[in-house]
Amino acid sequence: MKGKILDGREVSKRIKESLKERIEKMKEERGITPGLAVIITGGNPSAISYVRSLEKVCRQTCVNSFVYELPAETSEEDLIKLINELNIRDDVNGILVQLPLPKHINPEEVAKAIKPSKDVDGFNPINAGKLFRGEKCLVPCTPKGVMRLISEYGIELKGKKAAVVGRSNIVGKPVSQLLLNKDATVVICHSKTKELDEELISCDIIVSAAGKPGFIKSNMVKEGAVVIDVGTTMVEGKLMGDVDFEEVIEKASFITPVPGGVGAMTTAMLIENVLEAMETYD
Ligand SMILES: NC(=O)C1=CN([C@@H]2O[C@H](COP(=O)(O)OP(=O)(O)OC[C@H]3O[C@@H](n4cnc5c(N)ncnc54)[C@H](OP(=O)(O)O)[C@@H]3O)[C@@H](O)[C@H]2O)C=CC1
Ligand SMILES: Nc1nc(=O)c2c([nH]1)NC[C@@H]1CN(c3ccc(C(=O)N[C@@H](CCC(=O)O)C(=O)O)cc3)C=[N+]21
Repeated sequence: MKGKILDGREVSKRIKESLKERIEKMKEERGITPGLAVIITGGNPSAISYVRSLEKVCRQTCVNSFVYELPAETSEEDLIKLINELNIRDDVNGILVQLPLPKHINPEEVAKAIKPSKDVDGFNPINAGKLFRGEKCLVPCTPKGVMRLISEYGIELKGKKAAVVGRSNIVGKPVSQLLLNKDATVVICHSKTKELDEELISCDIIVSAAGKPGFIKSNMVKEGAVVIDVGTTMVEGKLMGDVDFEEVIEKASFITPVPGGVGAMTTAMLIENVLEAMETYD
């Protein structure tokens, strides 16, 4: 089977157009413009690529963006001080802190500092807890983008067996929870998983978020499986996914490319979350 491409770029283009219309209307009728603050500490290449993408998307959708590029040496205290300032600013509706954080900064303390109603990447334990319990909340952008892409292509999840590779708080765990909410049977795999190949080959859906370029090979994929590649690792200036695309497309029924797959959805979901934060939680 030669798989069909899940075209994140195309789907996100449609979503962004409709978000732009909503934002323009908001400006006309209420004289307000959404604002997003993004904080990046240090020079992680994949995070830099994300910041560049989302500056562009903010321009496309008429959202004000405030980017704070802080040095890797920034103290936890200074970072939290900045977050506290942003928490009370009226022109900032969403706050995104880019991961990974430098080693001396505790991500849990940072997550707790973000005001839940401005927490557009669902990072705060209040939002994470609500997601876990199936309550309405701000859902992390990448997992939300994965789910939207799956639903846009009419892919049924009920009763399907899904594997998630990775268990981070920002991708692996929330995407597993969202798949479970859609009645999939979910296996969460990580670096200590024994026989990863055996787990994956039995699955109808694979979502990989390990950050290991090219490590999902066709011998790990069941004929006709849906393969979603979240990985974005910069290798020699090129963005690489976790999946060996050329090999795996021959077996999958659907597959996401990198770039042009999940990453493109993530930025669209971020703008959607800024609007949601603005309209629902303030
Ligand atoms: N497209 C997008 O929009 C986004 C892309 N990303 C990308 O997704 C990737 C993952 O991000 P993130 O979740 O933050 O990363 P983390 O580094 O926090 O998590 C990686 C996870 O992968 C697991 N893992 C690592 N190696 C293996 C292996 N060989 N076999 C099985 N599991 C493994 C780790 O297991 P363990 O827990 O045991 O260490 C860990 O749970 C990165 O490439 C990142 O850049 C991230 C966010 C958004
Ligand atoms: N709190 C937090 N949340 C994140 O979601 C998060 C993060 N930290 N840290 C870094 C990673 C990486 N990430 C990307 C998202 C979109 C693109 C993206 O838009 N990529 C485009 C192409 C970009 C290009 O071609 O340069 C695409 O895939 O089509 C890339 C990378 C989000 N991350």
